[in-house]
Amino acid sequence: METVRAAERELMARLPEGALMQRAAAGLAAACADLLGRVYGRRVVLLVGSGDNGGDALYAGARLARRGAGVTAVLLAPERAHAAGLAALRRAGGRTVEITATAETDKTADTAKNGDTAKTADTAKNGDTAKTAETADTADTADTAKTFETAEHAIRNADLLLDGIVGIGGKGGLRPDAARLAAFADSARCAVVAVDLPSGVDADTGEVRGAAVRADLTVTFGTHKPGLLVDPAREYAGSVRLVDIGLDLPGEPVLEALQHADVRRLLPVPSGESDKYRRGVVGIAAGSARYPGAAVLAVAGALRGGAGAVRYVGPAGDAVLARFPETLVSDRGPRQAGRVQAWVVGPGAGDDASAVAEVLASDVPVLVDADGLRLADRDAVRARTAPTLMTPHAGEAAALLGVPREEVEGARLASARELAARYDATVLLKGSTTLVADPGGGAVRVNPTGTAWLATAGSGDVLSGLAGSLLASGLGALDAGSTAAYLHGLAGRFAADGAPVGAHDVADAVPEAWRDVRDLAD
Ligand SMILES: NC(=O)C1=CN([C@@H]2O[C@H](COP(=O)(O)OP(=O)(O)OC[C@H]3O[C@@H](n4cnc5c(N)ncnc54)[C@H](OP(=O)(O)O)[C@@H]3O)[C@@H](O)[C@H]2O)[C@@H](O)CC1
Ligand SMILES: [K+]
Repeated sequence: METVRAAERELMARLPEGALMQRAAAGLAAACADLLGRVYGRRVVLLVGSGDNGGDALYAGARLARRGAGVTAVLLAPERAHAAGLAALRRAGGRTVEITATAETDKTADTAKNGDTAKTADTAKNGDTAKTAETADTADTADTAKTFETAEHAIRNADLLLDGIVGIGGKGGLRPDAARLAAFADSARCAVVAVDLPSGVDADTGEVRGAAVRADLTVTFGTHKPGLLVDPAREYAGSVRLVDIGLDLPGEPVLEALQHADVRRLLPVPSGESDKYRRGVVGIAAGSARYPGAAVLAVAGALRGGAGAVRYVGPAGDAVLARFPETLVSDRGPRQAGRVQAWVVGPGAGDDASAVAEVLASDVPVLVDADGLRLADRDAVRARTAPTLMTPHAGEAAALLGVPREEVEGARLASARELAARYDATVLLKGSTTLVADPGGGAVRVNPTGTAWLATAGSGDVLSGLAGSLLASGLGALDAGSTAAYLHGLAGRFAADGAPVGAHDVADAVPEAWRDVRDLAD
């Protein structure tokens, strides 16, 4: 987030003080108003931390209060809350609940309650004759419990909750008081809007360490924070709305997502001169006596990926031919199977290490998937001169990195990058947000078309065939992987259309995805 901060500093130097925050707050308030439909008479609760993220929430709250909403700000550190924002909220008629051990609680509206709380605290403290540090602590704890209770009550009755606990200035997991408010937010029945990003998620990496706010909508300022696009953070963010505050961000992005127009540009389209060899032949070394289906599905994907022909090598030739008679089936090993422009090795391969080794020794691009990942020798991958694309899911990536699966799931971006560096290969990490990372660094591609319906057996085999086919038709590993993931995700959506589907349905829908990409951009 240093680039965002630097851009903010640069812009702030040129603008009147507070202008950026006003832009942010105006966008935030507008998004809240959209969500509420009618603002007048609605109850809005702000969770306000001690930084500028809380300031955004306070100013947006003031705007909503001026339009007739009843706004309550829960101040996590009252003495450090954004002073001007707080003043604006109070001027607009908003009230506050202060989370603090000793101070009085509600400042304005709930005067009766205020008095009660103050009295309770006084009695607890004064009535104690032998007042020790411990008893004072107990009184403080009782007081804090009371203010948390008031906050929880307000949250329970809210129509909208804004999370301004921390933004890009957050460090590490949420501290206990903040975590407690995040838990209240979790049990809120109303919509939760995160300010800039859900408190508790890492803006740079998408990692979530401990408690974090789960939002229905995140209103983010200036730029999409990379972490918001990657799981697990993505799940916490809900839908994401970007408010332009005029930041001019320099340098390369950390993450990028292909759009229809990009994919259209990348798709190989045959010209008048093309024949099947010029369009590329993709070799599929996959399947085993035990798993012939993986071979059939990889071929199904490969036939829809733009290569001119698909050559199959392995023990499932009969099953492949029965389903796809256009396949060139060879009963020799990969080395003697005839020329291909790219190989896919591994889906359903069982323990056939020799096919993996032969394919890795070739001088054409290679995609390694599934069993092939386990069987591939790291030094052999690193020694390759042609591109290598590895396509693990989280469990396979964890095994290759020697860490528990949860570690990969919690740090997907870092895991994809680390694996790419270790193998000196492009890595496509499958999952609800599929990532594609090149070994040399640069922006990681995040796939925007994924759908949970794709989490079905054999779906990865189709993706491998598709990506291998794109490799054979001349795309680089990063482009082939991200284009395949894009088409595969779209195909999954078309095939599923709200109902469960099998992997073969996804393969069958790839041409529709392809046409959708080409037509829409035309
Ligand atoms: N700059 C601009 O022009 C613009 C910035 N904008 C907004 O500012 C936000 C960034 O503001 P920021 O830099 O003040 O940091 P912020 O996210 O509020 O957090 C810092 C506070 O949180 C605390 N804290 C830290 N970690 C914590 C934890 N784990 N658990 C609990 N608390 C924790 C930390 O406490 P401390 O460490 O100081 O004790 C400190 O007080 C940005 O996201 C956007 O919303 C927009 O208005 C657009 C214009
Ligand atoms: K936040």
